[in-house]
Amino acid sequence: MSESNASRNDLVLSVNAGSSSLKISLYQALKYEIPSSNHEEPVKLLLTSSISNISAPPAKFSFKLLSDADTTTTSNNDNNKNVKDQLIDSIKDHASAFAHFVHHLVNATGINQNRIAHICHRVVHGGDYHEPIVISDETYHHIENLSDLAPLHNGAALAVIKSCISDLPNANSIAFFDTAFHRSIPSHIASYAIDQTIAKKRGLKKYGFHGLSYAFILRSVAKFFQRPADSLNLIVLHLGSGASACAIRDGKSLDTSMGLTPLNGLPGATRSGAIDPSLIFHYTNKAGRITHDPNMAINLHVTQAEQILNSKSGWKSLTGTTDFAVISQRALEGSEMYRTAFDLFVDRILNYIGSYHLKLDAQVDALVFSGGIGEKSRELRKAVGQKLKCIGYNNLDDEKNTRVDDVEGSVVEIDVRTNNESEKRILVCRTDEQFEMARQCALEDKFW
Ligand SMILES: Nc1ncnc2c1ncn2[C@@H]1O[C@H](COP(=O)(O)OP(=O)(O)O)[C@@H](O)[C@H]1O
Ligand SMILES: CC(=O)OP(=O)(O)O
Ligand SMILES: [Mg+2]
Repeated sequence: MSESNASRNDLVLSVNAGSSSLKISLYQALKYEIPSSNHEEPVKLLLTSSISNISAPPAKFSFKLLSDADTTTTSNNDNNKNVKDQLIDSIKDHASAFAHFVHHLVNATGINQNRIAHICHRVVHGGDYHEPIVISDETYHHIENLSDLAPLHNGAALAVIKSCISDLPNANSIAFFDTAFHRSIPSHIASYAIDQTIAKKRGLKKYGFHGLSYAFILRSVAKFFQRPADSLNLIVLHLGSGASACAIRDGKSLDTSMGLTPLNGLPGATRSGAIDPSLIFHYTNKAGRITHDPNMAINLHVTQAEQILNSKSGWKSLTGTTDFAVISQRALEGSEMYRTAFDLFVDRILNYIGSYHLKLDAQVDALVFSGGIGEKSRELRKAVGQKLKCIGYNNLDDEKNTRVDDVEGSVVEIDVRTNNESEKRILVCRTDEQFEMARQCALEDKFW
């Protein structure tokens, strides 16, 4: 590390608190590099780390320092720095996961934590906050007040923000919101058909999530097509522990499948996705029946229903595992239970592709798969891809679909090109919410 870098606060740490994982990347902001125009992007990746299975311990810790990272290290032995899937019993929640990361960062790499200028936090629900915002007492409480609308996420992000304020006091914590990308959704699409006085008073509308991911994907696909982002119409599937779909028109979110909370829409690892709302009242036979005496209802806890639908449903409830790789493998082997779960997911995904295709007047440039399942499950992509031909998408190319992992870059095309002007492409995008935050942070002069 050069002397000038050592004394500079030029590092940006990006922290992504997902429902059951913590993904962290460290970047060097290239603002002070001269000439800065030599760099295609304003940040350079130094390391990535992830802690998964936080809600189903033992948690798995991974840490990868990039070989060209310009750092001073305490050890020449890469084995001490780089860790793959190490089981860590002491990690019980997002705060202890973050503490484990910081300990490893300082002890194994020797990176001076005082060099971190900014910590970017992915905050899933921002309500009506549309811009990234520096954490203060006021913004912290705003996010806290929204925690009930993102029960698996906002609390986890706040726990990490709290650790950063106490353990890394020299760094600025900045919140980046998943909801911000969807502020363009027109009001007739974002509104629910309920009493509008109550809806306005309580902010009951579609907010939409995974927005940092959609922003990254939109920019990456624009670069791939060498077209301006605001000329693109896309249907994007972000399929991870939480799964959602988004219709993008002229580079802006037109509609998305999650709603007031990240529970609606597609099913996920432990989430039911969309259900008939009345199902809640029929889940237990202790609930009264509206056609009998409604006052007979006993032990009917709506909060308990919310917890069941968020944490005890989805793949976990259908198959016992949250790992979609296991589900697709067992489905292929012929197990009926796994086959039902797999087919159910394909069915729900098609609901959104069909309706978004119409909403975009069939003027779609590409369908994009992303998120852990979208990026890794060739079986899921194949099953969905086979249904698209009838609405004018190119054929899925089996060879390209199988070899996605062998191709470098953010975007991989998996269809058979026809060179027809009106062809609709099928793409895979390796989304990166951490990069999206670090990039926005580096480009925003007010933060520096
Ligand atoms: N090889 C694979 N095939 C199918 N699904 C996979 C594979 N690898 C990972 N996944 C799925 O990806 C999910 C994680 O996706 P990811 O987007 O990283 O989730 P999140 O950020 O929401 O925690 C896992 O729960 C797993 O089901
Ligand atoms: C919004 C959401 O569901 O996020 P994740 O998929 O990271 O849990
Ligand atoms: Mg995620």
